[in-house]
Amino acid sequence: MSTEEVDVVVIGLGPGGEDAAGRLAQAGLNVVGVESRLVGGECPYYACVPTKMMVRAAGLLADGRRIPGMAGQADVRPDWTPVAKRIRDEATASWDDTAAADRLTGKGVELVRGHGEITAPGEVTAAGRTFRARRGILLNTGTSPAAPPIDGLDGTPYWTNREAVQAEQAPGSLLVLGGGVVGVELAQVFARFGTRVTIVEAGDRLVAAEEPEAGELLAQVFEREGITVRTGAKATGVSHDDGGFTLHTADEDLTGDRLLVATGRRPNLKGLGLAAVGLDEHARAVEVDAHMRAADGVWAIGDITGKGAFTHMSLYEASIAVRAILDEEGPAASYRAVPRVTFTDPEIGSVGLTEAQARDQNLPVRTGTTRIADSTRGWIQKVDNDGFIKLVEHAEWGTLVGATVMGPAAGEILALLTLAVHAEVPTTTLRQMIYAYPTFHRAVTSALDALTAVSKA
Ligand SMILES: Cc1cc2nc3c(=O)[nH]c(=O)nc-3n(C[C@H](O)[C@H](O)[C@H](O)COP(=O)(O)OP(=O)(O)OC[C@H]3O[C@@H](n4cnc5c(N)ncnc54)[C@H](O)[C@@H]3O)c2cc1C
Ligand SMILES: NC(=O)c1ccc[n+]([C@@H]2O[C@H](COP(=O)([O-])OP(=O)(O)OC[C@H]3O[C@@H](n4cnc5c(N)ncnc54)[C@H](O)[C@@H]3O)[C@@H](O)[C@H]2O)c1
Repeated sequence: MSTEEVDVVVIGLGPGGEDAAGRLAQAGLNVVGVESRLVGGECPYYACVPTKMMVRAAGLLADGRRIPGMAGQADVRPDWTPVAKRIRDEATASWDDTAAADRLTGKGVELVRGHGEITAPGEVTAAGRTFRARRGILLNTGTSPAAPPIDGLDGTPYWTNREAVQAEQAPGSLLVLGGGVVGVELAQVFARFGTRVTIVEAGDRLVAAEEPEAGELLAQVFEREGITVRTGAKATGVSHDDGGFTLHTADEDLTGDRLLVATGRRPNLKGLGLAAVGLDEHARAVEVDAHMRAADGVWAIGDITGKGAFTHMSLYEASIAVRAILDEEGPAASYRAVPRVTFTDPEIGSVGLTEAQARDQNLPVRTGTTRIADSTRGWIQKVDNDGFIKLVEHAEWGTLVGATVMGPAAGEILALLTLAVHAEVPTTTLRQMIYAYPTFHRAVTSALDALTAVSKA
């Protein structure tokens, strides 16, 4: 088999890999992009985009149900058909990536469909062809849903996010295993479409990566919406028959027509040939330096770097890797101000460190919290005004190292706090700023007022 000489081989075309391959080709390099499934990765076909279409539809139903007592009467009758159709037609073209593939090849990238494997330093084999990458190899292989080793689970037709977004109907009842981001977003969506939903979370709260206040409030909102939340509940077994699923826990048996397993992800490193470049395919993540370099002539970006499994991180790291591969100067990666938004209602937006993370780092921490309902806009909002803003300040530097906003439009309000953490804006400057009245973001002023001296942990 002859070896084909190219400049760069990108293995895995998630959001970052697709973007990087296109940019490198447009910079004049000879680029091969290897993709085993769909160009664009998880986000456009099974994750961010279709799930946010679901969230949008579910939000409309919730708004309709908020009309009585506020604006008249509404007869809200959910129908999943337009949601399924929108995901099929507008988001995913029936899970066909022709448009994305054409866009990529239009930029000059050669698309090779198949599983890519590093077969020697600087060498990638895919679809029976071998490429020698003169400049290097860029890895963007992402993650796959990970199912826990629970008795009886294997071999049952359980859902992961991939099946959930392809649902043609909202099920009558749904068990959700895992109360992380995937679990809570999808639980609320289906509940609002009339599905009886039970969440089973092994940890002691929902969305454990967030401030504890967020998980506690979300559980309250969910219970109010009729979602059953079981925390500290470990599944000991699963059974499945024509009637659906039964999830056995130490305390009870829970039933559902469908079971969504949302217990985290595993990086797609197996069979990638990492050993050929001195890396470990069994690792939780590919270690990278501040310019995304994982080994000599190998760069890695996206979920597999373990720096935050979000599309914006994949794209951020792609831009750094592109510069490095092109030998251009540029800032090193910084993870101080990574924003994240959980698209529940209320939304949970956060940036930087939680209070616990800041204390674990032994930082001198001050926190300030305010309730959205106590702000003028929150009071005007009346229904659907659950939420809070929590600021985490480095008491000596006088800058924010983290912040959480939970409430209506939290992901948008977060932008202001992301800027503050990113640019290390002194809290004195934030206090001097003028905040439009009566906005939700004006509640930041009350959180700033509430920053109180707390000694080192
Ligand atoms: C349900 C859900 C909702 C989400 N919602 C959001 C959201 O709202 N906002 C957000 O920022 N993030 C969200 N995420 C996370 C987001 O989807 C990922 O962070 C994002 O897709 C970036 O991943 P990535 O770049 O690492 O690659 P991925 O998107 O995982 O793509 C990797 C690609 O590599 C391919 N591949 C793997 N191995 C090989 C190989 N050996 N050879 C060839 N190809 C290979 C795969 O087929 C895949 O196409 C969500 C995730 C889930 C599961
Ligand atoms: N809006 C967004 O940006 C968005 C949305 C969805 C996913 N994502 C990304 O995808 C990643 C993966 O999301 P996820 O929800 O799959 O994982 P996760 O790690 O966020 O949550 C998994 C949850 O499952 C629980 N769990 C694990 N094993 C269990 C068991 N046996 N029984 C019961 N509970 C169990 C864990 O305690 C945890 O709370 C997220 O961390 C995030 O980076 C982002």
